[in-house]
Amino acid sequence: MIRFENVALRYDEGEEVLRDVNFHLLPGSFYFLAGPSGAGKSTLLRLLFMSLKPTRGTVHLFGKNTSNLQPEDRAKTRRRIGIVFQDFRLLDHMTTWENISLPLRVHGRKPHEYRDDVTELLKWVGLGNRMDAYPPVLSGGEKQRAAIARAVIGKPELLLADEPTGNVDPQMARRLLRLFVELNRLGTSVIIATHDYQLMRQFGAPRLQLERGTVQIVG
Ligand SMILES: Nc1ncnc2c1ncn2[C@@H]1O[C@H](COP(=O)(O)OP(=O)(O)OP(=O)(O)O)[C@@H](O)[C@H]1O
Repeated sequence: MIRFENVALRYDEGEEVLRDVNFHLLPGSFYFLAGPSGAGKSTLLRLLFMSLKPTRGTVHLFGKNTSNLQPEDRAKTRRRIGIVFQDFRLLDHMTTWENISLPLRVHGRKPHEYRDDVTELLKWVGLGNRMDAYPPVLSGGEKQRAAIARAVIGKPELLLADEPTGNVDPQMARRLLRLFVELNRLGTSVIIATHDYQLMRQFGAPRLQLERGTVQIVG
């Protein structure tokens, strides 16, 4: 499913942020991605989402070397991934409801097929009264919940989330984590970058621990 082989990454002329990263994740796995601020968690997620290419080594995703994918295949592969960016990246000219339904539209689904699912999910993440609001008027926590809903609505094969609970209270964080656990139960592989060791302990999943540029699997 995911295989990192001797991966290194440097930005421009800087030092290597990641080096000698080697790990292999099976389909259906659930991992936290942990490490101090600046350790390279977002960088590792960017490699998986193919917004960066490794400086050395190879990243294999769904059985393919991501560095060799042509733009069209890269776009197709990305459609198999749900992602929650740290800065949310909602489309400001679309309502919350439209933002969340976008992945389904991209997959060619018709509104009557997904209308109820989108509404139900929005209610579940506490945005039932914000469905017609545009992202610029949402609070940080509301944007984060909308970004999570957009990432999970299409039941992707792989879910990547960068600090998905950083802007919500602990109770909502647990509720959102339960959403990821449920998605995982239905077959999605999940990787969640977080600083929140309490949440990691509560959910007890193994973690990819980033330290000094390299990854250890813990637990
Ligand atoms: N676009 C970039 N250009 C140059 N350096 C970058 C860039 N993005 C990140 N870095 C550097 O790479 C290192 C790893 O950053 P990254 O954002 O991956 O860490 P992180 O573990 O996600 O941090 P945080 O927990 O604070 O979000 C940091 O030293 C950062 O300054």
